[in-house]
Amino acid sequence: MNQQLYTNQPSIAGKSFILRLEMDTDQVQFANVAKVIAEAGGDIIALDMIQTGSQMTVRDITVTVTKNDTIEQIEYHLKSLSGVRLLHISDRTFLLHLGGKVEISPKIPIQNRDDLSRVYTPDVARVCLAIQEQPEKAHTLTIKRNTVAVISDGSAVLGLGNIGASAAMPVMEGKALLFKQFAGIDAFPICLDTQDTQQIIETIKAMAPTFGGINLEDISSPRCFDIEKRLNEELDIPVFHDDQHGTAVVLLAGLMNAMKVVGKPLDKIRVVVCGIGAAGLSCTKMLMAAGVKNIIGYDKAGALTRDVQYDNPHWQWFAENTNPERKTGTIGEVLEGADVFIGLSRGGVLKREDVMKMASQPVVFAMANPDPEIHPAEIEDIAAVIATGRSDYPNQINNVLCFPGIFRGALDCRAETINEEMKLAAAKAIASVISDHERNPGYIIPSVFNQNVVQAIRTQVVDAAIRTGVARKIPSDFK
Ligand SMILES: NC(=O)C1=CN([C@@H]2O[C@H](COP(=O)(O)OP(=O)(O)OC[C@H]3O[C@@H](n4cnc5c(N)ncnc54)[C@H](O)[C@@H]3O)[C@@H](O)[C@H]2O)C=CC1
Ligand SMILES: CC(=O)C(=O)O
Ligand SMILES: [Mg+2]
Repeated sequence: MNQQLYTNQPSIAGKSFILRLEMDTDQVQFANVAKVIAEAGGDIIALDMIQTGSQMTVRDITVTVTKNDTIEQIEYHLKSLSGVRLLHISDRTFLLHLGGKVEISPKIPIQNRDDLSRVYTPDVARVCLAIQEQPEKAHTLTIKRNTVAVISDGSAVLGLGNIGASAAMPVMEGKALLFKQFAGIDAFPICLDTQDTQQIIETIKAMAPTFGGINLEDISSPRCFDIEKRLNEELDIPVFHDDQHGTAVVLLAGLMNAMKVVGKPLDKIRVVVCGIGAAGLSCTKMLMAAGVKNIIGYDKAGALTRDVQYDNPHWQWFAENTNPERKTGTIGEVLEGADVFIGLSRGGVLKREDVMKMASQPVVFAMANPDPEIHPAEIEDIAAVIATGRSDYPNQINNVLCFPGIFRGALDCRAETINEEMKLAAAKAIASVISDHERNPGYIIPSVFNQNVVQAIRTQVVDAAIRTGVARKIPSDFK
C-alpha cells in the first residue's frame, strides 16, 4: 500500500506566492512576520532583500501554501501587524506565464548584406524554386523537418471543459514547451476560434505545409474522432490526437507495470473506465489490443451496455464490444469486484466507499486533470497502486511521457502517419524503462525527467515505422 506518499492533503501542492513587504524596523522584526506566516500555514522557502534603509526594509518573501485559503489568512494577519505594509502578492505560476511560455528565436545571425541576401531575397528564391520542383525538399530545407503544430479549439481543455480558444492557450504553450525541452522539437501552440468540425479540418489542412506533424489537443469528443480521421486520410504527415493516443500509450505502459506489481495478468483483470470521451475510448481500444478482455465503460449515462441504444455512435460501438457481463448501476456497483479503475472524466467522481468494493489489491488510475477522480490521500491505505495525471504526485500517467518521444521518432523517419504498431511500441518502450528490481507501487511509470524515456520511445517507434512501411526516410543510426 502507498502509506505516507500523500501526506498534507488535500493539497494544492506547488502553489507559491511572493509577498513584497515593507517593514518599519523600529516597529516590527522579521521574526514577527515569519511567525504570522507560519501560524497561518505558510512555508517560507526564500527571502530576498529588495531595499534597505535606516528604518525601513523591503523584502520579497516566497511562501508555499498547501491549503486554498492560506494565502488569504496570511494577507489578513500581515495587514493587521503594525509596522508592516504588504506592497503586493504575486502568484509565481502567473509570473511564469507573463508574456507566454515560448518564443521563436533565429538559428542564423544576420550580420551583413551578404547574409541578408542568402536568408532572404534574392537568394532565398532559389530555395523556394527547388522546393517547388521537388516538394519533399520542404522536409529538409524548411522548419517542417522539426516542427509540429499543437492545435486546439478549446472545447475540452484538461477536465475544465469548453473554455474556448484563448483560455486554452496556456495548455498549448505548455505542450509546445515540453516538445522542445524533452525532444528538441519546435512546436507552435495554435488555438482556433471555431468549433465547427468542417472549418477546423479545412483550417488545419490549409496550414499543414508548414508542419512535419499535427498534434491535436483538447478537442471534445465525438468531434475529435472525425477531425483526426479526416486529417489523417487527407494529409501526408502524422496527425495525432494526443488526448486519445498519447494518453492510451502511457496508460498501457503504466497498467502493464501495475499488473506486474499486483501479480495479475492483463487478460484476467476486470477494468472500469470512467469517462468514455476522447481519452476513455482510445484507452479502451488500446487495452483491448493489448489483451484486456473485461472492460466496462461508465459515463454520465451510467454503465454502457448492449441492452441500450446510444445516439453517440462511439458509445454504441463501446457498448457492443465491452461489458461482457452486461453490468449496470452506479459507479460503485459496477466497481464491485473490479481490479482496475481508470478515470478519464472529471475531478471528484469516485468515492472511497466505491474503491472499497473493488477486488483485492485495487489499482486506481485517477487521471482527470487538474483534479483527479479521487484524491490519492483518501485511498492510500486501501489501494495497491495509485496513479494520477498530475506532476506533483508519484506515478504520473500523463501523455507528456509519450508525445515528445513518439513525434521525435515519427519526424526522424519522416513517417507519413503514426500507426497502431508505433503506439504499441511506444507503450512497451515506456514500460521497459523501469527495470524489474526498480518497479514498486510508487514507481510504475518513469518520470518525465528520466532521460531514457524519449530515446527509448524514439528507437522503438522508428523501428515500428520502418517495419510497417510508413517511414519515408531511414535515420542514419538505423542504416
Ligand atoms: N492524464 C492524462 O494524460 C490525460 C488526462 N485526461 C483527462 O481526462 C478527462 C477527459 O478528457 P477527454 O477525454 O479529452 O475529454 P472528453 O470531453 O472527450 O471526455 C470526457 C468524458 O467524461 C464524461 N464525464 C463527465 N463527467 C462525468 C461523470 N461525472 N461521470 C462519468 N463520466 C463523466 C463526459 O460525458 C465525457 O464523455 C479530463 O479530465 C482530462 O484532463 C485527458 C487526456 C490525457
Ligand atoms: C494531459 C492532457 O492532455 C489533458 O489532461 O487533457
Ligand atoms: Mg489534453
